[in-house]
Amino acid sequence: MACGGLEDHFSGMLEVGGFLSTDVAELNECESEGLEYGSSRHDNELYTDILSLQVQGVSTTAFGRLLNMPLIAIYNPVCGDGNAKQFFDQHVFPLLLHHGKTIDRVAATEHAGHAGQILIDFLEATEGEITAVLGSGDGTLHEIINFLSSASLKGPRANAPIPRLQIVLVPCGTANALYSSIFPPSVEGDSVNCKLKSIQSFINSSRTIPLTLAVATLFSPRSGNKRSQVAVSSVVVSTALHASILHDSESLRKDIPGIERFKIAAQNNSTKWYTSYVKLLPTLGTGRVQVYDPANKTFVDHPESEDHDPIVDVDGPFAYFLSTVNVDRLEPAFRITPLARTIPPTEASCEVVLLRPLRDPSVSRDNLEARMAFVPKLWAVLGAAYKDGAHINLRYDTGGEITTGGEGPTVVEYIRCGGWEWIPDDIDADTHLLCSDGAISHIEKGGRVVCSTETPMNGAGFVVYAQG
Ligand SMILES: Nc1ncnc2c1ncn2[C@@H]1O[C@H](COP(=O)(O)OP(=O)(O)OP(=O)(O)O)[C@@H](O)[C@H]1O
Repeated sequence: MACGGLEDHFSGMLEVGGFLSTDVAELNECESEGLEYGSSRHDNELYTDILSLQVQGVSTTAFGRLLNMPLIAIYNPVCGDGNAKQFFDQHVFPLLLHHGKTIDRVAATEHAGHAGQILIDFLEATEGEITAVLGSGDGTLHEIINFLSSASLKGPRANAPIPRLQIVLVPCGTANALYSSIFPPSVEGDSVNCKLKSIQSFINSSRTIPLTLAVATLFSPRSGNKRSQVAVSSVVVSTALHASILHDSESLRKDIPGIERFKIAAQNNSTKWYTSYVKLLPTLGTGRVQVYDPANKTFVDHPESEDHDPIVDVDGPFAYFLSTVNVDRLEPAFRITPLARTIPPTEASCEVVLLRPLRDPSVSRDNLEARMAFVPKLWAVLGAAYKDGAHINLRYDTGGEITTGGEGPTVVEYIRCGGWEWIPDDIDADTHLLCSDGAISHIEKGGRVVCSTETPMNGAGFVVYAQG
């Protein structure tokens, strides 16, 4: 082991409140002086010690624990194929230990919604920012973000804002959209190491990226007196087909734990069109809604987003309506919003993919025959998304056939904007489903959803370890 005898040297250290002290006396002295451990003169002494170790050519990894922030490991034992515990025991814990990372608390979630409470309890028992190694899929992360976004702390941290949470993702879920967007799958590397890339970044103190949050507010009809409901997402907010798929696939989870269940649910919903009215909202920085122009492979201002009126009105029906933040894919190979990676946004914004069948030159009205005829085109679009996001360049020819060239209308509209509003038609029940990172909400009859994006900065929000 690189750090050799150093491991033994520090084995007698004391763990207190997530910080490691060289001995009890030092901590007591620190407290009696009213100093915060890890600050003021103690920092200088620690750095001096570390520097002298570096001069001696000794790895400082173990000593680095002295400066580390509190570390918790949480895994969801039932996510994905149910192997999170085994993966942590066999790979995650040994790797962290090998690199001198001390885990202050290990917790397995015991029920849905538990992960957020585990983190709140840990925050209340520690100081400063914390790091969480999270073994789950996107759903557990979603629960954490929503729980922490509305929680308040007790104890010494009472009345203090929830500090920024540093997250080390370990992809143990079914789709792992966020992880596979940050660490796209590669042909090289065995599957174990592919799942440990965020851990490696954490060990190497590599780059972290702040998560943009999509805040979807579900409004009741104006006549009602109910409070609006809020869902915060870090991956996807959708309606139409994607929301129907997620809604239906949950009932298939037990029998089909893998991503096959999404394909079956997609088949079952393939002839549905969703009648709704949409407003696309500009980003703060550009003041405009932008649309992807495949001819020039760039974003341009949407022709209907103008200085005096930047909001774009869009009529349905929609076959597909999906927006993402932070990700270019929803499964390792399903690159539904590829431009999030190839033309990264420079400010808080969402990537929206619209499929409106009435753009097809061969479709003039919405009836069952037209819906049946459109199904192969829907599959062509979703199939192209699995081919490295090729759907964004598809066009219709004059007869409505889908082509990869020409100058006809684009099959999908790929939008970059600050947010959107979805106002479903009252009589269309399927149009009232909203998916937020896989969690399904129901929009009330007469209600609507407004989705906006923000990237919390300055010590707030959520950051994830990414490639260096
Ligand atoms: N101990 C538990 N028992 C039952 N359900 C749990 C438990 N812990 C967490 N959950 C629930 O498991 C659900 C699925 O978890 P998660 O979304 O992380 O994995 P996944 O669905 O397999 O992956 P992905 O979201 O990437 O497709 C979450 O919605 C969470 O509420």
